[in-house]
Amino acid sequence: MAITESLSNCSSSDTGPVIPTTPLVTFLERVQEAALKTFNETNFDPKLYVDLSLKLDFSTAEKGFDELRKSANAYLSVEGLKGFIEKHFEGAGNDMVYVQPVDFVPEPEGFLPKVENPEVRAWALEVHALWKNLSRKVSDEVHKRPELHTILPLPEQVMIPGSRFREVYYWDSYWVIRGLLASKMHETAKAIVTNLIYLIEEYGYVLNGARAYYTNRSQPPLLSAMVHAIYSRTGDMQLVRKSLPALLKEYHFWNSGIHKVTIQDAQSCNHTLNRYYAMWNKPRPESSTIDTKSASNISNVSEKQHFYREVASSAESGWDFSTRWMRNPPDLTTLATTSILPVDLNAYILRMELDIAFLAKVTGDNSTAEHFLKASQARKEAIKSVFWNAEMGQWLDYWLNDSTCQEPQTWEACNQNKNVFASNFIPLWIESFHSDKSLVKKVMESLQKSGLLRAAGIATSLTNSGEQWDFPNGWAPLQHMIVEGLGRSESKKARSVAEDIAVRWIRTNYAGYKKTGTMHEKYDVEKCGEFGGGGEYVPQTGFGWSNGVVLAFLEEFGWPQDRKIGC
Ligand SMILES: OC[C@H]1O[C@H](O[C@H]2O[C@H](CO)[C@@H](O)[C@H](O)[C@H]2O)[C@H](O)[C@@H](O)[C@@H]1O
Repeated sequence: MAITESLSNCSSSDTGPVIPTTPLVTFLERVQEAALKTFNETNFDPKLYVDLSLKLDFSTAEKGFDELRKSANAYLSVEGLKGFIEKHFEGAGNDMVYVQPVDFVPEPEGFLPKVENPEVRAWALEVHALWKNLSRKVSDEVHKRPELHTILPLPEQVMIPGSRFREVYYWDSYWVIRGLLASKMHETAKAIVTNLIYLIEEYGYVLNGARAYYTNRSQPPLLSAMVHAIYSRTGDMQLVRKSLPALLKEYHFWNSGIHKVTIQDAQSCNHTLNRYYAMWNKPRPESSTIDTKSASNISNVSEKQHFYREVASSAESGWDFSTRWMRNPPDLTTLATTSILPVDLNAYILRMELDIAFLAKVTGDNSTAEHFLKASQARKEAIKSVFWNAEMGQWLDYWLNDSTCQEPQTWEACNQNKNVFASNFIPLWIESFHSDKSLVKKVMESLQKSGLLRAAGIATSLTNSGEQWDFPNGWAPLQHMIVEGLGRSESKKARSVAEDIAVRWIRTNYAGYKKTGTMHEKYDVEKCGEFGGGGEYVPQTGFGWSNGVVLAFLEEFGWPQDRKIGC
């Protein structure tokens, strides 16, 4: 893998690295395209087709497809294509099989001791029971013949987010683990970490998700936080020892090559920070038909490739998609994620440095601990110099200068993105910041005035763009990190604001569950009990991180007997 060591994306042409995909994925994209044209469905989901497994072998299926196209003179009939798919493929999802989690019991001992209200307790037990629905293991068929599948052969049992997300996702796993810890399912939580370590050993980083089409990018890096959370509950030294080499490898991935950028501040001091940068410049296979359409008005080949890279890099950020990444919102073709130094990514990497320092120290490796402590101090300074905006009381994403390929770039105040996003408050989650009482006061007051705090939680942004990582959607991970940051500070006021947000979030999740019988991937923070929408796929249910955050909030704040739960 050649990852260039420069700001390779300082113009609209594309020169960055590409990790090739498999012939099976490319073939399934062709089937996806044919299905869109032939089935003409309103709710067409392109991902379904790249999740299919082959029944026999690749060349027989490819030959069959070419013959079908030839005989139909390229215009396939609905019956013809349906017949072909039935003949050559297993249904999507057959590559993962249900498995009862080894440590699931209907009511774990010591479960949510602070939840006194019987109605909330009964619901929490139902949410806890959802782990059984989301629990899977990779089927034996995949281990025997991995070349027939796009699912990757993970060694341990997994938790999937749910619905169309039939595979493991990286950052989702952090909140799944937080929920599993509240559910006392420590073994399942460790199995998830083991799978992510496996991905690092195989690919050098944790993939966006455990599918062959996700090998060209990562997602918000939270493995160290997962290990830290499990260790804090279980004291499992074996897990720490096993994780450390993988965490060092992952740290190197984020801190070298295309992900790394140097900025010189107003005092001529150099700071190293990081950005999202996918190693891909074609349509995302899971959304190939959508990306192809979005790029249809871009005629220049290199500009098209550049657009596709920005799309994939936005997916790496976990915020796919948002006005946050657009030069000219809400025009999706102006996505420019690789030209942004994101506040949240750098907060996660600061957390990684602190976690590695902590974990190395508990294993007795003092020199690694020292090294990472130093790195964390440098990053804290960098975050302050580049992102902090004292006037707004927020940390702001930083736009890289496109006009120059020179490094280091010189910091300019006008390059801070002054738009309000929930990510502007994520550094609060990190101890280095929430331990500073006066800083917390300032940031909390800014949050209260920001317009993000709504009846049913924290909005993702203030712009209603129709994209899913924008207003009025609220996402469980964003609620959790901001609430936890405020809640861990020494300020009584901040802790009460944290509890207030958590209560609103729990209420909307509860009301939504009672109304629809399910947990949702995202919620509408304007209306208690309503799920969110927008974006390129229909709203999903299940749902891993939402369940995890509700359980973690209930564990932290409890629910008194006499507090009303409805909206
Ligand atoms: O299929 C489109 C995109 O779907 C994923 O993104 C969304 O779901 C993920 C799983 O819950 C979540 O981690 C991500 O934040 C969501 O935006 C996937 O991660 C994308 O790569 C994919 O293109």
